Amino acid sequence: MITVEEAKQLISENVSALKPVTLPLDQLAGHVLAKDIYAAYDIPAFKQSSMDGYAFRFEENLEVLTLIGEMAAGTSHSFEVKPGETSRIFTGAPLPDGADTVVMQEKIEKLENKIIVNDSQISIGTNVREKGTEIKAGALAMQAGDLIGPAAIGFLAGIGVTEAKVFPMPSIAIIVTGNELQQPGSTLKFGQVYESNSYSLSAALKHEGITQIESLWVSDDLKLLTATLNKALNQNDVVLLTGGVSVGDYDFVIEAAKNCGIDQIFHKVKQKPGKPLFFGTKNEKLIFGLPGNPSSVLSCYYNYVLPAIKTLSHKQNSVKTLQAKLTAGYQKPAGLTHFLKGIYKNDQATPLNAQESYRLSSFAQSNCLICLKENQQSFAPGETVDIMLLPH
Ligand SMILES: Nc1nc2c(c(=O)[nH]1)N[C@H]1C(S)=C(S)[C@@H](COP(=O)(O)OP(=O)(O)OC[C@H]3O[C@@H](n4cnc5c(N)ncnc54)[C@H](O)[C@@H]3O)O[C@H]1N2
Ligand code: MOO
Repeated sequence: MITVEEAKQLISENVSALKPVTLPLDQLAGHVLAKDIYAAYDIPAFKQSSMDGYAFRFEENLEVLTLIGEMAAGTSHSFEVKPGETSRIFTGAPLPDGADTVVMQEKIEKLENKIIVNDSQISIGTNVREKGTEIKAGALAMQAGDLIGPAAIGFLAGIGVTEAKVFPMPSIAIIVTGNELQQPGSTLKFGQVYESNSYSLSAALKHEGITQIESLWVSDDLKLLTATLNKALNQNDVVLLTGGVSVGDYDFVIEAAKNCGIDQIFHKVKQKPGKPLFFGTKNEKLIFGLPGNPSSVLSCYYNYVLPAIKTLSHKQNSVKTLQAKLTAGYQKPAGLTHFLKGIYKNDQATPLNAQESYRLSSFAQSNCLICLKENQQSFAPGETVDIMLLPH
């Protein structure tokens, strides 16, 4: 059995970013750029007003101007403003030819067709957005490696970009195994349990912006599981299986993986929960066999699956590890790293009750996993431990 650190190392050695794709602007959010973007145009594309007011050609001591026309936002015509003349202008409108300055309408007095400028602060260029001041044609707009957030989407739209080359999000199949599983909403018969793993996993994946997710259920049958796994592998970048990865007579994941030509990278990690975790690859595809207990599934997801998925999309791991002081002591046997569901607040971590891997009630309340070292048995109150902050 390998250690948690060895398992994480093996995954990172076997995962690299997916091949970049070109996506349209409205699908770029949440992706990392794979190629630099250069501006095609000067933006603003013309000299424009940043205020509602009056545009004129600035000259010292020029206070009375003659109104000769109007420039509204979106106008396609222009005219010339000579010294001593002015044009009514609105925010975003092009300056008329010859004008270089705008006075806000709050800072003038109007007498018929004359404008008196009452602005002691005004100087040449006041309230004017010069052409190309946001970006110049040919300049670097965004760099490969930049994460595209909402502001970046707006920026790219604003400079006329319609598509970009990015690292894609993986498509992911979730295969839940187990004859006992029933859908929430049905009445449980003796021996049945509600299926929850596909729900927690797909919620976690959607939280990452992943949209191509399919959930499949397979009974405990090697042939069926092999066929479903094969199909899922053909159609997806990642396959997450839950259950059937341990040593029971109806645990077929390891054998099905072999049947599908998956290379086993590891099976079983010195950890609780999630000891029977399986990880394999087939060409560039990743296969995680997550131990069926609902809490083991999520604990393995945050420790192993999420970092791998982030790497596929060329992103940083979003689970931050930091240190905190335990508010209570804890005892465990040596030999396995324990991940306790906990609450992190004010630099302190409190382990919750209900740590058993079949239970999710504590996970549902937690905001961190407290990592207790493999070979340490006793943890004192106030002792500093590593914690993983869970994305919320
Ligand atoms: N003799 C041994 N038995 C077990 C060992 C072991 O080392 N020796 N390891 C235990 C540990 S630790 C875990 S974790 C489980 C993992 O077993 P499997 O991955 O084979 O999972 P299953 O047996 O199929 O299910 C375990 C548990 O989880 C429930 N489950 C499964 N899928 C779902 C689902 N989609 N939604 C809700 N609940 C689910 C299932 O009913 C079982 O109760 O093995 C231990 N045994
Ligand atoms: O490792 Mo299992 O997930 O403890 O029950």
